[in-house]
Amino acid sequence: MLKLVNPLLFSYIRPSEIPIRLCSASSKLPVKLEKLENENKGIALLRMDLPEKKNAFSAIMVKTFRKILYDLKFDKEVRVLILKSDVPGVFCSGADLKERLNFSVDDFLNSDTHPKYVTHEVAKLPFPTIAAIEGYALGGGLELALACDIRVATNEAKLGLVEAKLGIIPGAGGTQWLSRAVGLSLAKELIFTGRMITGKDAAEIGLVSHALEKDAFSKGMEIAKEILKTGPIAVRMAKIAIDQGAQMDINSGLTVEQQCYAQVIPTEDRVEALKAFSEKRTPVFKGK
Ligand SMILES: C[C@H](O)CC(=O)SCCNC(=O)CCNC(=O)[C@H](O)C(C)(C)COP(=O)(O)OP(=O)(O)OC[C@H]1O[C@@H](n2cnc3c(N)ncnc32)[C@H](O)[C@@H]1OP(=O)(O)O
Repeated sequence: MLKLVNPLLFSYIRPSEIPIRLCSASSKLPVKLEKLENENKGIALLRMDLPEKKNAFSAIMVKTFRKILYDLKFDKEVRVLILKSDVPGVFCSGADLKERLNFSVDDFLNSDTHPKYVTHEVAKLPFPTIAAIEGYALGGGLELALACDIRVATNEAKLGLVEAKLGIIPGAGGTQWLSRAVGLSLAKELIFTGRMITGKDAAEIGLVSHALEKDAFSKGMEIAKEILKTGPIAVRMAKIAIDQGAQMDINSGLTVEQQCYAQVIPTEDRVEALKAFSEKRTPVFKGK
């Protein structure tokens, strides 16, 4: 029998998002998705692991990322995603500068392995995303962190949109997301100079929310666990309201907020929270 497919799903898939087949299932993949279990169920980890290129966005890295992200955005089990590196001393070193040595102008502009296909998709994920930055986050690597909702770093981490030093500009979201995170003037100073700053300094200007002595990942987990206790639909709706509202004038933003508010009011979770309050217990949310 013909299986009917929701037409809305088609409108959500653009050609650039068509799933990519990875060459070899047995080869070691540079990004892995891990879904945590038991009391941490709902938390997923995206672990970058391409040590020989310091987690640069090589073609295989981007293809693997895109495949995982394609599946992830429809995954109803995932409540929070943490992006981290398994390579000591680096979060992500940005575009693959070696592969680019032989790129034509057309390759630069039209390659389907451009880092923007990762960062733009991360920014569109429907659940909260947290970047745990330890070591270098440079160029596209910082853009990846900027695509996330929340960033935490170690004091010693090194963050920079260094593209101008390479004769280019950030091309995976950096000019837009950095200025929204720290303001136009500071973003311009950082991008025009290509300066690297420490995680500690990044916390002072609001580029990351927390800077830790060590172990940014633990801080990311702490935040993720806090999010797990809240209403799943509420969090997704809050993300839409904040992200869409940020691109609008205040009255349009307030209208979007009302539309999202209207989505949470009819939910079972809303009723459960009120019941739990009067019964002096913790609510058990079902995401319904
Ligand atoms: C779309 C975006 O907007 C555009 C961009 O992202 S532009 C790219 C911006 N990124 C950069 O400029 C970072 C380049 N890398 C570096 O500066 C340094 O490698 C680093 C600070 C990350 C680490 O330094 P260090 O610890 O001394 O390691 P280093 O010896 O340089 O690197 C180890 C290996 O990783 C490779 N590597 C590091 N970053 C790489 C990158 N971005 N692309 C390809 N290979 C890279 C090095 O070439 C080296 O390989 P080798 O052993 O075969 O020579």
